[in-house]
Amino acid sequence: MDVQIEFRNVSKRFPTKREPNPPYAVKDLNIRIRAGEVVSIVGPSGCGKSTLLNMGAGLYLPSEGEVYVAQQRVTRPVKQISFMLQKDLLMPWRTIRQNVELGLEIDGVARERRRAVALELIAKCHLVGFENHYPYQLSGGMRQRAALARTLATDPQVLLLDEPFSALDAQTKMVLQQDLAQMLYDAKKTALFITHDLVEAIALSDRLLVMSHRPGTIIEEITVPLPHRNNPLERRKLPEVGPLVSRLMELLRVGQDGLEGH
Ligand SMILES: Nc1ncnc2c1ncn2[C@@H]1O[C@H](COP(=O)(O)OP(=O)(O)OP(=O)(O)O)[C@@H](O)[C@H]1O
Repeated sequence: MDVQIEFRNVSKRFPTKREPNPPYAVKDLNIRIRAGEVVSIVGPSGCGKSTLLNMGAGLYLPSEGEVYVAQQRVTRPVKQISFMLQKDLLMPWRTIRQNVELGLEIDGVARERRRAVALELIAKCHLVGFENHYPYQLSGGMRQRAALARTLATDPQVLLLDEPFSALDAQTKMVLQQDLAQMLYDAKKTALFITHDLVEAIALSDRLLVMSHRPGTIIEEITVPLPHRNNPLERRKLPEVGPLVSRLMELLRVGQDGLEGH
């Protein structure tokens, strides 16, 4: 098995001067994600999903255990991993093309090449005609498309996606999911995806990891036994989706613990 992302016995807590031994935010995470796999993490609010992803990106160091990407231990942000967040973080003073080129510019890629890569991704992300617009001139969905193009521009092996579509309306979200799923599939990227939207998790993923309340740990792993990973619009329509949502709701105790933690 070609493991691309691995968490080995990872725990994390956030000590402060006043509280040097606080409770763990996440505990005993053991995760193995194969090259080309898309895995979603679902769990109650505050269970440590973002903490997990930040450790994958090398932005947080585990308190215990190790994270590996492509068999290399992750101790700081590295080039083969790209991160995409709910906020698009586009630079307002740069055009869409210049925003997409940012990572390549930092890597010292020549101007012509940068431009060619950016324009190809802008086309794939359906933003042709908006290359020279500024972020404020675009809708929320278009801005997230631009953020996706920027995330893909450096051709990372691994994408870490922290609720990238949660601020979008339901229909825009479905269209962007479709584009993302096709791009991940065509380019055989490995992705770890955080979402609160259970249908989104099922529609996009090969596998689901369910986390518990704090300290967050993986309580269940579910392989999504459905076709159309590259076509979430079709997958959503399958009759098996409903029972999978019910199973996740049960595991997450949605509606059983009052509103706390949801
Ligand atoms: N930099 C930090 N310093 C201190 N505590 C932190 C830090 N980052 C996260 N935490 C704590 O870790 C716990 C998990 O937070 P995290 O944001 O990872 O959860 P989450 O599952 O992503 O939440 P949500 O679903 O609401 O976005 C929380 O109790 C949070 O306060």
